[in-house]
Amino acid sequence: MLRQGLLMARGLCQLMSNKLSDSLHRNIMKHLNGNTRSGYAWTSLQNIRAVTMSPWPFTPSQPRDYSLPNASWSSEMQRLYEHYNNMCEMETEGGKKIKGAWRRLPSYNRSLKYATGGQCLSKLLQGKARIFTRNIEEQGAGFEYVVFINKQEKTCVCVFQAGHLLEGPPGHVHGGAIATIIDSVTGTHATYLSGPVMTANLTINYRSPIPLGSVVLVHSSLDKTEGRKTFLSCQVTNTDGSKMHTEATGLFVSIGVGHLLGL
Ligand SMILES: CCCCCCCCCCCCCCCC(=O)SCCNC(=O)CCNC(=O)[C@H](O)C(C)(C)COP(=O)(O)OP(=O)(O)OC[C@H]1O[C@@H](n2cnc3c(N)ncnc32)[C@H](O)[C@@H]1OP(=O)(O)O
Repeated sequence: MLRQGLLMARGLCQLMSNKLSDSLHRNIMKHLNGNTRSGYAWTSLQNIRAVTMSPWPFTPSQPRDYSLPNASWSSEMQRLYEHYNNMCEMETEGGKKIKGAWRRLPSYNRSLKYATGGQCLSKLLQGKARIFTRNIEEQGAGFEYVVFINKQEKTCVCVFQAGHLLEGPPGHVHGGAIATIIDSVTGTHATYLSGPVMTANLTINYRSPIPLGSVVLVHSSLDKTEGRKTFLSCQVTNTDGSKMHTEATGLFVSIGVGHLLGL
C-alpha cells in the first residue's frame, strides 16, 4: 500500500510538476522524501522538472494513435488531414526538413496511461476507464477526428468525421455529440495552452444541422486568459467554411494537483 501510494504521488508530481507552485511542489517532495525508508531513490525536484517541461505530455511513439488515417476516412477527411499535416513539417530549398507552424496532436483511448508519469496513476485511479470519444472500436462508426495546433497563433483546428452511431435527428449528428467534440477540442486546446484544466462553462449555439458521415472543421481560438481562467471561442463549419454549423464559447479553469482526487 505504501509503495502504491508513493508511486501514485510520484506519478502526479511528474505529470503536473510544471504547473505546480514551487512551494507546493517542495512540500510534496519533502513529504515523499520523508517516506522513503524502504530504499526508493526519489528523483530530485530539478530532475523531475527537467523531464516534464513539455507542455503536451504525450509522445507520438505509443500504442495505437487514433488521430492517424484509417480505412474509414473519406477522401475529404484524408485531403484535409494531408493539408494540415503538410504544414507540420516543411522542406527547405536544400531539402532539409524543418518544423512548420502546425503540430498534429497524437490521440489515445486512455487519458493517463500514456502520459509521462501517468501509468501507475492510470492503474490506481480507474484501470477500465477509456476516453469517451475514442471508445467505439468499429472504425468510422463514432468520432473520427484529428487535432492540429498552431502554437504561434494560439489556434487549433480539428478535422471531424461524424459516424453513424452519433445520430440525433434522422440522418444528422446528435447535439450532445457535437457538444462532445467541441468540449474535447477546446479542452485539448486549453490544456495545451494552460496545462491541466477542467471545463467550467460551455455555451453552444446550434446554427445548422450536421449530416451524418460528413466532414466538418472545428476551429478553436484563444480569446483571453485571466489568472486561472482560459477563455476560448469555437466554430464548427463545413470544410470550405461557407456554412456555419455551430458556435460556442468555453471557459476552462486550471486545476491543482489534488482536484481530481478530491483533496
Ligand atoms: C488532469 C491531467 C490531464 C492530463 C491529460 C490531458 C488530456 C487532455 C485532453 C482533454 C480533452 C477532454 C476535455 C474534456 C474536459 C471536460 O469535459 S472536464 C469535465 C466537465 N467539467 C467538470 O466536471 C468541472 C466541474 N467543476 C469543477 O470541478 C470546478 O467548479 C472548477 C471548474 C474546477 C472550478 O472550481 P475551483 O477550482 O474551485 O475554482 P473557483 O474558485 O470556483 O473558480 C475560479 C474562477 O473561475 C470562475 N468560474 C468557475 N466556474 C465558473 C462558471 N461555471 N462560469 C463562470 N465562471 C466560473 C470563478 O468565478 C473564479 O473566477 P475569479 O474569481 O478567479 O475571477
